[in-house]
Amino acid sequence: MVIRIPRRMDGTVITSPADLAFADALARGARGALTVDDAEVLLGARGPELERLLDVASSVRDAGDPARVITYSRKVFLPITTLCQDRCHYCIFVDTPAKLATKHKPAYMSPEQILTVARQGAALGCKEALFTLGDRPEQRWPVAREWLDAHGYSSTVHYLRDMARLVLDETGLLPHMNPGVLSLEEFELLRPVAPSMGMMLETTSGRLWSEPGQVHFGSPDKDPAVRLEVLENAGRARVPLTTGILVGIGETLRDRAESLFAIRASHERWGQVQETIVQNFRAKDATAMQGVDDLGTAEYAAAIAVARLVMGPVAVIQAPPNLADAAELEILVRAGVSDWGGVSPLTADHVNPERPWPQIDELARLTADAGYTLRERLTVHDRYVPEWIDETLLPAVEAFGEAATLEMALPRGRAATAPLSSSDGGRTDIRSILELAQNEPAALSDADYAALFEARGEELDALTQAADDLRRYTVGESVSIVENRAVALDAAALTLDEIADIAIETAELGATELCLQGSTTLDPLEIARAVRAGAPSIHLHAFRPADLVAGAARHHLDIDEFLRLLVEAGVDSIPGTGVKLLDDGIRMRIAPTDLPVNAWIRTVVAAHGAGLRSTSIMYYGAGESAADRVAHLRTLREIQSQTGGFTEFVPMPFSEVDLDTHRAVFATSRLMLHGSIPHVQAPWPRVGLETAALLLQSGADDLGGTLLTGTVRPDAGSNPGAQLPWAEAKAITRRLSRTLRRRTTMYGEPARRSGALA
Ligand SMILES: O=c1nc2n(C[C@H](O)[C@H](O)[C@H](O)CO)c3cc(O)ccc3cc-2c(=O)[nH]1
Ligand SMILES: C[C@H]1O[C@@H](n2cnc3c(N)ncnc32)[C@H](O)[C@@H]1O
Ligand code: MET
Ligand code: SF4
Repeated sequence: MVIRIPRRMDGTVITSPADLAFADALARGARGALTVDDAEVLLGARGPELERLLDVASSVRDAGDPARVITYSRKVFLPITTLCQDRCHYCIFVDTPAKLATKHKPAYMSPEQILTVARQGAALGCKEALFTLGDRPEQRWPVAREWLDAHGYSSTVHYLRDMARLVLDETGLLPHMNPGVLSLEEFELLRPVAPSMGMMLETTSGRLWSEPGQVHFGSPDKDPAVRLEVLENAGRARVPLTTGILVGIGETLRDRAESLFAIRASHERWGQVQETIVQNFRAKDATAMQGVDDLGTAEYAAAIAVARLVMGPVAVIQAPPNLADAAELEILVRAGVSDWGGVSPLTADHVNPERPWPQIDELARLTADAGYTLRERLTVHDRYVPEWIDETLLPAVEAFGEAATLEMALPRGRAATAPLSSSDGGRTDIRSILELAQNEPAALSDADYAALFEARGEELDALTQAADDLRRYTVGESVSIVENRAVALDAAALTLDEIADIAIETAELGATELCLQGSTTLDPLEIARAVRAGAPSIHLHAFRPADLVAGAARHHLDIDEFLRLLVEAGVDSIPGTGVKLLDDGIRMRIAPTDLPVNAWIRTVVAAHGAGLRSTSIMYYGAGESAADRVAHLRTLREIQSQTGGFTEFVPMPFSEVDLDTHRAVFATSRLMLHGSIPHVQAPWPRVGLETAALLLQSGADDLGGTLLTGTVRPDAGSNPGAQLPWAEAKAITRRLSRTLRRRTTMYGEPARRSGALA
């Protein structure tokens, strides 16, 4: 690398003392001779100086890997306990026993719950089982101690070891564990069941730990001296360790620099650091840190770049791709990232539940846009295999073969090879059906699901409990909601101008989505263009399959061509409504003007093919049988397996039904759609807020839209007058000890931070 005489962007030579200190620091960084003082200076870089820092970090990174590969691990997240003896002020993962009780949540995930998630992950091509848990909860909470005693375990770490072995034996997934502080003996105990482990050093700041009011005050496992010793223990036990810093929790730039140097020093002694994570703090509601700003992009990029310069060209520097916005990933790559860590196609990031994982192909595209190639890796990095792997574990690691063939490799366990098959029919005992569902919720027979739809009394309680657990361990504890306005096009004769005004007002109110449905004499293409002209960035969720068929006919186009024009005109996704149950007999009886079932299916498949994702629904309480419901859900699963286009499933009552019917429908749907349609929505305008709250405890995880009314043609609302104020939604989720999360139509996080570098 060429070190230039430091000049400003305009070419003038830099001469001020601060400029010179920066230029010197950068020059030492480029040749691997950074001091702690230098690192501190560079961490403060902004504007043109930051640009230069990123350039140097990029070239250091590329020197270590001319092939320009960025890796990730496909994983499932297993939060085996959320009890913890610590109380970090930024953490939303942790529960107290009282909170557990309001959520009806067990102290520890059961072996069946763990296996259910692991098996489904294996079937989706995951190769890592990430066990992330609270630190030694038994030292603080009697409920944890009692649970362990009752199950014959002397400590959480012993339970962790058995569960890791279970997952390994049954699914072939490789355990990576993140249980906090571990002694040398504990590392040795876990070594035969996990090829890699992890613990974030987070920070060496003693002040954050010892001063009342700081984030780590009252958390014994966050004493920097204790944490540094964990890095040493991993080295002594020869365990490949993922560690890193947590940035933006009140530490100074000096602390940040010293933390990185501490990681390097330990790695120089043992060689155990397989990966250094630079994780940005994300403020969480209902924590002491909720008012604190998330880390700015520039400060974050500088931290990554300095980590790259401290750790050197061949080190693996990880930034979690879900903690930045898609538009920011390129800057992180420029800063020297070489790994995206674990990404899950099935489970939420339970530590940052408001931040969904990117789709893996989306991540591949963004990585390619930044000039790098995305490649899958195992939880343990290649350079530690075979030397650092316990010999009893080596066959499991080597079963995946060479890294180059990883995308094709499947875990060797049963789940990956056996397709989800129907179990024997004919069971009527709900308990034994649920026992089976504990293992493979999506693999029951039609007769079993039909029986679940009819469950009542204690059996229904057990069913909703199973659905609630499954919801928790896949999509997590947050309840999502989209800020939107919904307009019924057939309820009010609107002009194109009025539609444009509605779009403008909806965007001004801060909503991210405008939903339009119902038959109309207007041209859908013109409607879409009017919305786009008024509100260029609002998500337009519009036109049911029936409206699409009518629109195509009006233009004498086939459906595919019409959909293409519609996308061009600005439609982003469609409501998968205008159907009750996918059965023509039922349709003829209750909704003869709905599209014939085949036409509905063909149109939805075509829309998904055109890139328009959709919701999916089912009406119940329409005189249908339990078998009719099962058939409907099977059809949705089948469509989903072809297109992947459904974002969510919304069961809707057709008539007044009792609470038990609501609960059974939601809970059975959650089980039956497991691994297919991730989100189940409680339609509060139809069932009321009280029932919606109950359904959120029966498998649902989403509240749909806020349905703002607005002042332009308020009479045109799909449910006039029925808006859900944020505070009210919040009150419901608080009562359930869950958090409310604002989402986009596609279940992403709405943009908040500006991506500016300055
Ligand atoms: O899903 C997550 N994975 C986390 N991981 C897993 C990581 O993304 C990778 O899956 C593993 O490091 C595999 O190498 C961690 C692993 C550690 O060892 C230490 C800390 C973390 C932190 C997270 C996290 O916050 N969320
Ligand atoms: C799993 C890891 O996630 C980190 N962690 C915990 N809470 C947050 C938060 N609010 N934002 C970012 N990272 C967090 C901790 O450092 C832990 O080790
Ligand atoms: N409790 C552990 C730690 O803080 C594991 C991750 S936090 C959910 O290190
Ligand atoms: S961050 Fe880890 S140690 Fe801290 S409270 Fe959360 S679970 Fe416990």
